[in-house]
Amino acid sequence: MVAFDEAFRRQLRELFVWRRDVRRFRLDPLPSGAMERLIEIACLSPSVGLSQPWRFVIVEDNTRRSAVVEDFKACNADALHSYSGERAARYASLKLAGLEEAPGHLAVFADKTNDMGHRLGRATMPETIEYSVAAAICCMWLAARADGIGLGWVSVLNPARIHEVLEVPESWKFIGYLCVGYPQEEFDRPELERANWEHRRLAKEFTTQR
Ligand SMILES: Cc1cc2c(cc1C)N(C[C@H](O)[C@H](O)[C@H](O)COP(=O)(O)O)c1[nH]c(=O)[nH]c(=O)c1N2
Repeated sequence: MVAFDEAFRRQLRELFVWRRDVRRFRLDPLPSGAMERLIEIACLSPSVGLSQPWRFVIVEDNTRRSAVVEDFKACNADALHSYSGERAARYASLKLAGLEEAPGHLAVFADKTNDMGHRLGRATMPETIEYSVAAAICCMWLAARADGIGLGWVSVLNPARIHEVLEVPESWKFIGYLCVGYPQEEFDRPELERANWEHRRLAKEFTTQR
């Protein structure tokens, strides 16, 4: 049996507070094996029926990386057009990906045809496959921060284009594209909060009783 003491719990809470979505990376490379170690942690995550539906693609090829950057630019320009006035100006000033600087690129998919788990838990809720992969990304996010590594989740992308660029099976659903590297700075507040886009609210605002 492993027991966790008060000091550990305090530190764990600090880890939650200091985990950030990182878009501003230093250029130094990740140590050898760092990405693989994060993927190992992700594989310890909960998954519906123990289906482990996550599929990880470490993107190293520069042509593919550049294609992802181009797709992000196109999607981000489209997103900007959906805003107007002061909100548009504010959106334009946000940095929403560190794709060009991050030494590590990791695309994450959910394999919807995966037979592991023998469909347990997903007959009425097939979307639990995608939830499982999102849960794995969150575990990896925290583990990365504990190692001083920053992770940035990029979703301003066209999933069909990502499939094309990475040549992955049709049955894989795109869940997220992660930039991985060392953050330029550490913060205890989200970048979107510091940029005055949105602010974190208290748990009681999301909680009701029945
Ligand atoms: C599913 C999903 C998708 C995205 C994100 C997150 C998640 C969970 N986030 C990061 C998001 O903006 C960030 O988590 C919040 O602003 C809170 O900040 P911290 O993560 O606490 O730093 C994110 N950030 C960004 O700059 N570009 C993006 O495309 C996305 N996409």
